[in-house]
Amino acid sequence: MSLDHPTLRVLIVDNQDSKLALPQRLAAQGWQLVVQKLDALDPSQWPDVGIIHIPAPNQFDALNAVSHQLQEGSYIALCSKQALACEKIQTLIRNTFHDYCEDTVPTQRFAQSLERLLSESRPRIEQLTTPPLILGSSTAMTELRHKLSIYGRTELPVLLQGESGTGKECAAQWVHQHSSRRDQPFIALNCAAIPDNQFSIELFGFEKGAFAGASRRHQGKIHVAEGGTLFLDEIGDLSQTSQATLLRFLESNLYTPLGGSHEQLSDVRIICASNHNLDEEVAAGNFRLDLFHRLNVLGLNLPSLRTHREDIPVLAEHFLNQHEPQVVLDRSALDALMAHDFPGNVRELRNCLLRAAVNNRHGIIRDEDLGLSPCDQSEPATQTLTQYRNRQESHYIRQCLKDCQNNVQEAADRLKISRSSLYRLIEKHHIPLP
Ligand SMILES: Nc1ncnc2c1ncn2[C@@H]1O[C@H](COP(=O)(O)OP(=O)(O)OP(=O)(O)O)[C@@H](O)[C@H]1O
Repeated sequence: MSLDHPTLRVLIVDNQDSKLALPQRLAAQGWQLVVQKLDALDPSQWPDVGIIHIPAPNQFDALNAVSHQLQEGSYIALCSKQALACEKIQTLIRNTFHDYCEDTVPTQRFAQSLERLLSESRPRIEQLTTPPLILGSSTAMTELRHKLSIYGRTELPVLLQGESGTGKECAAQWVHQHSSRRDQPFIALNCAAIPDNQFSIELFGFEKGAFAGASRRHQGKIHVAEGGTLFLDEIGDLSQTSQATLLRFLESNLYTPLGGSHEQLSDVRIICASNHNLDEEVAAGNFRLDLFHRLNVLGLNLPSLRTHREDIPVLAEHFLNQHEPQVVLDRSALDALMAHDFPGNVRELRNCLLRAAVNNRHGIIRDEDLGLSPCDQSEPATQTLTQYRNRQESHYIRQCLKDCQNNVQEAADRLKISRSSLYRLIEKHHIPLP
């Protein structure tokens, strides 16, 4: 199994000198660990996710005492059989933990649970520890890297625009990694995935007791990103109310968690991205002009892949090496890739190759293995660009849903968009779901 985030730091709370030797075994798999004892916890050192060992029912009081400090849903309980049989511990696990394992299961199972925890963390929280890759030797990519590195040296807000899959999130990570904040958190928040009434809670957090059901304090993304970079993805999908909330915060850098009594001053750098054209959204009255100006201090448009096709071979080689190193492309496949328009850009290229590689039995990918629609290469150009892109988008989403047996969540994960965005696209293209 490949771990997508092998260098992410994981807290291990283990109150015994564990016979499980869990830390050593996970460290051997590439996880970076912070090991602490339950009776000597130092929350200032905590990463976003963790495993807490509950070796016996008598750990309940100690665990209960610290449970309010745990970020909801970010921990896995590793329990003995006796601990799991205890009703109070069961309730605590249900209310506080993301998952649990018996402490007799093999290390691989923990790693799987950890991986699930990371991929399901809501919304995505990523503490970067490896530099992002922006490959390509075309003039467009060379200039992009150059500009992003310069932007990294400033503290100004950056607005990244471009079609889906062009690498906006990679670009944001690049800016962060080239800034003085590189050792601080990079926190990504997908604005399209947040219901309108949740936006200020996601940004600012809430105090214990702020509303019915707020049984513990929840830190907002601004707090979690303190000292680092907050990446607001799909900013064009924010409602008018959420736009006003964001603008108010940007004007003062002050915020108050819901139910809190004190304003807090934040130190985060904001990078935003949108795959809608925000100029058009402003003109159409959907996006506030004042917010647009505040975000668009350093603006950059990421080029679509069809405008730098010369990078396709190197990108293709990279994705195959990374995921299926034993599989190669033959000439016909490379020609087909070079002729394809990639409305889903680099993401589409990567997914198309991985799909072809996984389904491949001979170690060689040919053009017919790529599943690119044949009309791409020979049709006379009679459509508008928008019609053409829409057709490609529709085709690709249908293909992806088919590959995922119509499992919308799985397809959204593959496409790297939120479930709600995928449902919107399904509706837009009238794609029938069983
Ligand atoms: N120049 C590049 N070199 C290597 N990988 C790239 C490049 N551009 C994009 N990618 C890869 O393509 C995928 C999509 O990139 P990313 O998520 O940054 O796109 P995006 O523009 O933010 O998409 P969306 O608008 O849908 O959120 C990622 O796996 C990313 O690593």
